[in-house]
Amino acid sequence: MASQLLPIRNLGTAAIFRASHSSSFSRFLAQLKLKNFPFSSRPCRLVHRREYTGGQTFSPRSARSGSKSLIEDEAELSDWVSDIRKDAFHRKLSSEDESSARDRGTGSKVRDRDLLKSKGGERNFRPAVHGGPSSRRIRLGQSKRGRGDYQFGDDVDDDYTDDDNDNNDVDDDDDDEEDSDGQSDFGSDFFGDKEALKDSAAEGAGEKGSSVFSTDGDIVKAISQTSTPRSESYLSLARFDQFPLSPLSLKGVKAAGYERMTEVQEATLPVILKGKDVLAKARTGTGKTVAFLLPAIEVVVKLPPLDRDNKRPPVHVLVICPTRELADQAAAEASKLLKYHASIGVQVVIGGTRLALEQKRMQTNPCQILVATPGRLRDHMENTPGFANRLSGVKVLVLDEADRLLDMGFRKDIEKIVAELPKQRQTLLFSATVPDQVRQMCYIAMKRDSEFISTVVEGSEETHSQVSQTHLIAPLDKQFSMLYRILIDHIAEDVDYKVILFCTTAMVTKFVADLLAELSLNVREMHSRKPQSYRTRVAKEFKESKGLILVTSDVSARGVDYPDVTLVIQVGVPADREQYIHRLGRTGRKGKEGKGILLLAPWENFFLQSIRDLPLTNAEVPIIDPDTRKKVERALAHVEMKNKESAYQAWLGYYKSIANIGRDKSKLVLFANEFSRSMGLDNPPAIAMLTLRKMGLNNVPGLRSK
Ligand SMILES: Nc1ncnc2c1ncn2[C@@H]1O[C@H](COP(=O)(O)OP(=O)(O)OP(=O)(O)O)[C@@H](O)[C@H]1O
Repeated sequence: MASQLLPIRNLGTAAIFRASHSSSFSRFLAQLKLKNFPFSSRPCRLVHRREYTGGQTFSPRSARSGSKSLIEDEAELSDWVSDIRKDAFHRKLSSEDESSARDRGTGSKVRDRDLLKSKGGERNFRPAVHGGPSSRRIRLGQSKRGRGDYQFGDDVDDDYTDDDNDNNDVDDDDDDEEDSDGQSDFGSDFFGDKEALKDSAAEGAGEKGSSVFSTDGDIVKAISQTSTPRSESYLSLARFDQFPLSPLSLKGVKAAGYERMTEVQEATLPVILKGKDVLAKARTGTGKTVAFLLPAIEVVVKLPPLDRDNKRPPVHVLVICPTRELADQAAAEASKLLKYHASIGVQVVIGGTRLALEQKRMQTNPCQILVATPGRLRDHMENTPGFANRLSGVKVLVLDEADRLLDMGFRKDIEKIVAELPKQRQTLLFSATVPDQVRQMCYIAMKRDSEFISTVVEGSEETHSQVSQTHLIAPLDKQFSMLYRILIDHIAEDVDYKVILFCTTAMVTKFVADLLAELSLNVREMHSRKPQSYRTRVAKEFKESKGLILVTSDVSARGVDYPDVTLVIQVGVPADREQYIHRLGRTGRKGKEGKGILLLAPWENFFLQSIRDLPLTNAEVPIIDPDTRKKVERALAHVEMKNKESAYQAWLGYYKSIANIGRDKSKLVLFANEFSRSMGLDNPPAIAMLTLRKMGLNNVPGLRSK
């Protein structure tokens, strides 16, 4: 019984037992997969906290040698992290956690509540028990070599700068910050705690909504006893007004229409308000933006107001986002929350707009909160007088879509930016996905006692259960007809349809959008080759409308909050598992239902292995009648030749970067020519010799050069 209710605690107990009886602790750690942290491997709802306060001394090799490679550091870091874990586990589990594991072993709600009481009185819940009903929290001790000691290196290759995965064309934008994909140079419900909180709130907190939070102490809050309707399960029981937020922020929150918090907001707010560095993971569309903006605004509120005579006032909060749309969206969310904070300003700096305009705007309307994409931010750091100085006032750094920003494509930019920021700051990293390798990088940018907070319990799916996921395997020559059929069927099913169709590259996106427009579907296209003004307009239109299909590259994969998307289709293998999850996350937001279809060629089905833990089923195979086939063929014939040529070249570049496909060049070319035929081109388009050389595909039989 107890083990069913408290798997993590029991794992902790097991850890102590086995640790103290094993001659090889590190082997034991490996068995427990401590690289992934020792959480239950099955879904459960509970709050978990591990403290890693190991006072390890991590020899700052980089401090001795100056600039060095991050890759080199990863190996060093991984040794260090496992050392910390070993030590921290040994010490912590054999003290605090061991006893609490035993105490909680009864699984009794009353017992849990008693435990809470003993830790701070009935109202005084420790953050450890707070973190949201299904969140878990780890405090990560860092070595003596903290954030500030780290020397960022230049050895990471990030030549590839195209989020759309097209690698052969030169983007005409001055800023490619969102255009990288890092692929290559191309191209039991644990009601114990929750109930205890509710009960205690009822007993102790008295009136609903009264805040008992103090950032100084360990008191967190009282939970009101509203029931959670199922359709709003993304919301927690907590309300914003139960937290010590400034009255103007609370007014802003209310005006934005938010009353109850989402789980990630509830879990992170008290920790961030305490000034801790936080790495937070929560599913897509669950309100992470507000989760980092609100406490960041509170930091600004507590600082002295801007000196009006200062022409270059400090930026206090710097939010970095991987795409322009996302930066715009975060700034818009900040503006909503700042509605009543007349003295706090927010501005956005993104590529695709004139640098001079942004410079002027920042001068005439100084802001304390700046939202930026990495490339443009660096541009300002290098070319805007006094800008670097303004950044010396940064108190809070936020990396939205942190794993993306710390991934190869952006890492170098982020390293350079972070190196210019004050070491005394709070760092917040948020994402729906945090792969292990990236998680280790995150710690480097954060302080010693940072916390990892996840509302996605280990062993549970990273995607939403209310989104049905299917896959369809079909040869390329059938895919466009199938795609058309799927769309037609979906439109017939739902007049309020709103579809996002992801393609592998910008040029393939363009081609598919052209094709679907030829088929008289109501499509819009979105990718990095479109001017920013167009992108902004289409994003707005798609946000506000229904009955539309957005054909897009990965510029729309992360973060963008289009409400009520009914279907997400992904054609071709996604860049990685994370990208699949983020793309799918454009539907099923805020607890809504949605559908996802992944359309792959037979030779792409290796990808299914990387998402085997997600609940994908076989999609119903659409029936392609001769009329549909003919219609699609006719439409294909109308698509401009140059668009097909560009799509072919981009396709080749993208798949060259997918290891499973690109490593066998002759197969790659066979598949590319299959793609060419699927576009109606029996004779594959010729590619410039220089481009072929750049792709490492010169002299490969089956390719035509010009
Ligand atoms: N407390 C709240 N109550 C109701 N709606 C909320 C609340 N907080 C945020 N939202 C809304 O939820 C939606 C999703 O939020 P947001 O875009 O921040 O999600 P996210 O977790 O960052 O998603 P992604 O992982 O895709 O970036 C937005 O429309 C936002 O306005």
